[in-house]
Amino acid sequence: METHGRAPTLRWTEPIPATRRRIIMFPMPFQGHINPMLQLANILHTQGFKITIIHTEYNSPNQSNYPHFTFKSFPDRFSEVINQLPVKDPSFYVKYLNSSSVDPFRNCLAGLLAEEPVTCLITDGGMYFTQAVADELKIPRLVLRTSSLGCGVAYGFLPVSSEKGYFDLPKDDYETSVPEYPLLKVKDIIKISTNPQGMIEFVTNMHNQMKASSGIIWNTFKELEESELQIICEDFPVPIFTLGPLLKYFSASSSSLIEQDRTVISWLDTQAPKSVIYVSFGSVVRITESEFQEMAHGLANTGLPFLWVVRPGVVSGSEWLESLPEKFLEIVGDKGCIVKWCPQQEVLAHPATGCFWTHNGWNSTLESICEGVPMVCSPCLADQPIIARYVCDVWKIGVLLENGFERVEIEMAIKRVMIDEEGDGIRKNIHCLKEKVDLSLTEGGSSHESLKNLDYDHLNLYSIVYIVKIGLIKTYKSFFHFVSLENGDHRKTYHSPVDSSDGNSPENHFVSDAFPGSY
Ligand SMILES: O=c1ccn([C@@H]2O[C@H](COP(=O)(O)OP(=O)(O)O[C@H]3O[C@H](CO)[C@@H](O)[C@H](O)[C@H]3O)[C@@H](O)[C@H]2O)c(=O)[nH]1
Repeated sequence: METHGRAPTLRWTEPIPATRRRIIMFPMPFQGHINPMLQLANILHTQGFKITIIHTEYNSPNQSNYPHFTFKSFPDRFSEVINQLPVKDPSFYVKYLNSSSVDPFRNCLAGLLAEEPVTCLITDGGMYFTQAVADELKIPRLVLRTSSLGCGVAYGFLPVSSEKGYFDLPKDDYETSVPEYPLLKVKDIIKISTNPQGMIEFVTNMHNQMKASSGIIWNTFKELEESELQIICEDFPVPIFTLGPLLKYFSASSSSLIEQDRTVISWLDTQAPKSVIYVSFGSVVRITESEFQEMAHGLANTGLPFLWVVRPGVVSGSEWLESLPEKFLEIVGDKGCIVKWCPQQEVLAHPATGCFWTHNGWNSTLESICEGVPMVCSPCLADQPIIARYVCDVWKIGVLLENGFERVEIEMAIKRVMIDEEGDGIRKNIHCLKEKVDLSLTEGGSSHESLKNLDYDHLNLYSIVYIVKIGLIKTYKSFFHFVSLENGDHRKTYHSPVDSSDGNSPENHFVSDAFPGSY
């Protein structure tokens, strides 16, 4: 089991019971969702729980890296369907997954429940169909939400955005701020999906079933999204746990679905400190041939060394590098290193890495924050335009490419971060956040405490009352919390906000107060 950097300790003050029950976990079958689910699985395993991962055959996890888990797959036709789906409509494939997986998942879960007692089911927020199955089979479901709290809040405004016609506004209005959520511009909302109604339907289903769950785990930390946490706690009346960044406990490398090219580390070893632009757009995004060519020109024109992950299939209609501008590789020579996939966390942690040009998937964003690497942002779809606004306008740890992919703008944005004085302020802000991450994961820190509360208040409780029906479990939990509050047991009471008024903190978007409902 691979850990990354200075992994925080996972030893509680209380002894771990020798035999704990099984937890069944079910990720959404995409890299950005599998990574945090397996990181959480490793954390729970370290606490003595037995882990079974249910998964689709499509994007099946690499089991050899997890000999301590049990894996159970069910058949699906997703690999046949995925390439026929609209590229910029994430709702399309999640809708398909949520309808086609119901029966095989139920059969698989029922079989496992017949074998031995199980503490709870933990499934990805996007796999909303699992709540009904969990209710039917009378097992508590916890949700893992793999995006930011800010995304959770902003997605709540999508129905209003549709009613007010923001998705249909002409280009002239793209720069206008959305009145209900001024951080976002109209063009950000439009970028979320090419099929707004499909996206709204997906988000509504996902949020309703999260509200019906027994609790929600977010891969974030309280100090990063204080005011968003407050809103989420008000909107989702179930226990909320902010345990992240999960990647600080266990690296994403063990769950990589694509082989990571490790030669990049020796290439980075030959580069000067903080001199390299690292470029990667994650596992899902696709770009056009002309966008790819603008990227290439923009990178070359900076004159700076770059490490570029070009995932096969990222350029629509190309196998790999065929669409590069003529003689590009000869022109950039040793200054450029292009690979298909790499050990991203290690790259970000490498002293030679100076900035990360990213699509702002939530894992990539957290990984960049954890290593203190400033970002150049090119969000493409779903939560990415929302995350990018937080990165650039709230936390002020990056620069946004406002107008897509255009070589001059690309070159200028990279130079703002890497060379200009502006970059110093951005680096200072991200170092401040990096320190907050480390604090939140140490004994007494917010994420560390939240994990303890999840373990003792919830997972243990589920174990005790496994045979009792769901309704009774929920009553029991409320009673326990009532008792703990009455008794002044601070481990079980609500968190007070951490003082972040050190003068150096990046601005927060909302006015923050306390966090009723967060653990
Ligand atoms: O060469 C590479 C490039 C990436 N990664 C890893 O792949 C993951 C990528 O995750 P993420 O940055 O979240 O991007 P996506 O793969 O695009 O993730 C999907 O899932 C995320 C979590 O819900 C969302 O935030 C994104 O918008 C959605 O596209 C990260 O852990 C990276 O470390 C590698 O290991 N090697």
